[in-house]
Amino acid sequence: MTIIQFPKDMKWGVATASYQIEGAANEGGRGTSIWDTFSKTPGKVVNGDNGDVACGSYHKYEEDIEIMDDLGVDFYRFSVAWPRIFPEGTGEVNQEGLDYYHNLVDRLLEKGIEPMCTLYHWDLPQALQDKGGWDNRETIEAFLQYAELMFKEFEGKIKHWITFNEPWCVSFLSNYVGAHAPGNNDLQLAMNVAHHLLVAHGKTVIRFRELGIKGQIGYAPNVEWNEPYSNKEEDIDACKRVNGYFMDWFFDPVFKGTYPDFMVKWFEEKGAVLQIEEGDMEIISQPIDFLGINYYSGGVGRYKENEGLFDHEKVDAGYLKTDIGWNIYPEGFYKVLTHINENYGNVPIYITENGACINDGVENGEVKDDRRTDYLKQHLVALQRSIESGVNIKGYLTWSLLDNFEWAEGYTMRFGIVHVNYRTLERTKKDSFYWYKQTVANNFFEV
Ligand SMILES: N=NNCCOCCOc1ccc(-c2cn(C[C@@H]3NC[C@@H](O)[C@H]3O)nn2)cc1
Repeated sequence: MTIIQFPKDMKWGVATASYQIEGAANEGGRGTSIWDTFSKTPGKVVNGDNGDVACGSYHKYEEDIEIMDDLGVDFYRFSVAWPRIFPEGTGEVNQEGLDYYHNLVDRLLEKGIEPMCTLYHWDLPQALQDKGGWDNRETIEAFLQYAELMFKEFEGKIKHWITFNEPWCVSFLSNYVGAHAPGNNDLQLAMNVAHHLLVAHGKTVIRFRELGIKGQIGYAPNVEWNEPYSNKEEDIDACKRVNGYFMDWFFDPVFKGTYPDFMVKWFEEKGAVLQIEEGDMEIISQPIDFLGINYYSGGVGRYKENEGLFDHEKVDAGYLKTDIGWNIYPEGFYKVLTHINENYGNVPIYITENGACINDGVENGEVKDDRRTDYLKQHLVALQRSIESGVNIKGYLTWSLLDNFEWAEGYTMRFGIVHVNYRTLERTKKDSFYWYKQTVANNFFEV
């Protein structure tokens, strides 16, 4: 038996996002988001699922906070729906939207739970998309206006701010792969979006400092680890390109003030050219207080000529998979965290998302999701190894508190430690919830 012990100041939490849990899509003065539009476009989301009701958390947030109180967590990471604050993206402020988030935050603080607020978790106001969305640099200014309002409104209540969740998903997944909203398939457009997100991030950090807001600010890229199948140069280079796509492209500009040259050249050969304006890189590379890391999976890959965007193919190396088909690959978690530490410095890191899609249902009032508990154990071992290796880990927030709307997969894929019956909205704490509760209380667990 091994005891996996975490540092005494380790923080623990859970994470969710507005469009995935709130519902009440047409209540409280909320405007339309691109995910309302995308999810109601035939063929985009499994079963035609959408966020109209979701987990009903807009009305059930007090119950959700009672569950978090029972869990004993330090942090609750949630996101604000921009269309609840500015229904048209800019212009008139919706007071009902602000009131909702004040009620949420006040209740969290009453329970001694720190709010960690993500300003952008993908639900762009449709009115801004109609004017070009993130391809239009004017959206940067609109975001800055939204962020500044939120900073001033919640000054003293929210002390941990995240500008953008998973800029890779917002840019490449949503505008090149096309799997997420708004569903474009244009590499140049995706590159423009990625750059504008980073400029918006940098401008927001600058404004946060200028306003003298008490607290910390960062962003939350998603990462995966692609390990070369062999030590052949071609396999190593192919995996370097894919890791560069998910990581370096979004880390180098913030931490080094430049885009990774090997990726710039690769994208140019694919017909996508960076469109950088004077001062952009200095804006993007504003120092941040913490880095959020979202890790789910990784695996082994190798060179394959003309395969995909990077002459790379994933190799099925026989790893066990979660129910969404992703490898269970805790080694990749350790590799990516030590890679970040070695390449970008000892920046404070919160794991802002890590969890497993395990679709076990309720039987006799229980959910026996042992595979999720096993996933969490294996990844928390990898996390503790990275702490032992000098990575500056400040906290771990599992994705997710609740089963919720998993984007293009709709409600078919369940990531929660609490089961949600989408017909009745009944919550059922899973076995993994009780394991995580014990781990949070002890700050250690046994393998
Ligand atoms: N060219 N690229 N590869 C080919 C791409 O295939 C198409 C599908 O790709 C992906 C890639 C990544 C994801 C994903 C989902 N989550 C989970 C959420 N994280 C934020 C929170 O909201 C969670 O719900 N994290 N990542 C989905 C689909």
